[in-house]
Amino acid sequence: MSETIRIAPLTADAFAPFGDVLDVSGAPDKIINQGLCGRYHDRAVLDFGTGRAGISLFDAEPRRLPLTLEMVERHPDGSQAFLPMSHEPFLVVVAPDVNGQPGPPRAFLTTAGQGVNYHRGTWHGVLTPLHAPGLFAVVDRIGAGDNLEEFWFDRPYLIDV
Ligand SMILES: NC(=O)N[C@@H](O)C(=O)O
Ligand code: NI
Repeated sequence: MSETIRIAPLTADAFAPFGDVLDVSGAPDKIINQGLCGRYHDRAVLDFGTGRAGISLFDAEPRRLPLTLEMVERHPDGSQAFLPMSHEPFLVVVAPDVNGQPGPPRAFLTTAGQGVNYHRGTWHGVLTPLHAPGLFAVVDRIGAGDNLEEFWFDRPYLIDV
């Protein structure tokens, strides 16, 4: 019998151990462009180690809930940010590291327009849109090596509302 992980709303506080929430909540840090634009300045901890920053586009298939979570992964050499290019919420799954393996996963639902930046080495589920288009800009490390560690659960979890 799989354990069910319940999806919670994404908040910056709850996500802080895993990464940064990118959104335009609250007042902007700067007003620019002759007063016509709010700049939410420098809102993520980016880390690319010995590599460099790259921007890629992901076109991902939407998933249905309940989701079977068979694995999580992490990028030991760099952070990874997912910035939606649609106005649809998506599913974010992370897990704490416990002696080099993922602990109990946590699932969050973004609000429309929110993005996330996984800090370097954070265990996370792969990109999981819940609505089409699953179109995202991804800022992560370009460099030598796989920069990928996968962990497959003996007993997959179910993720649901
Ligand atoms: N593999 C890849 O580029 N994407 C994953 O890292 C992911 O988190 O979706
Ligand atoms: Ni990843």
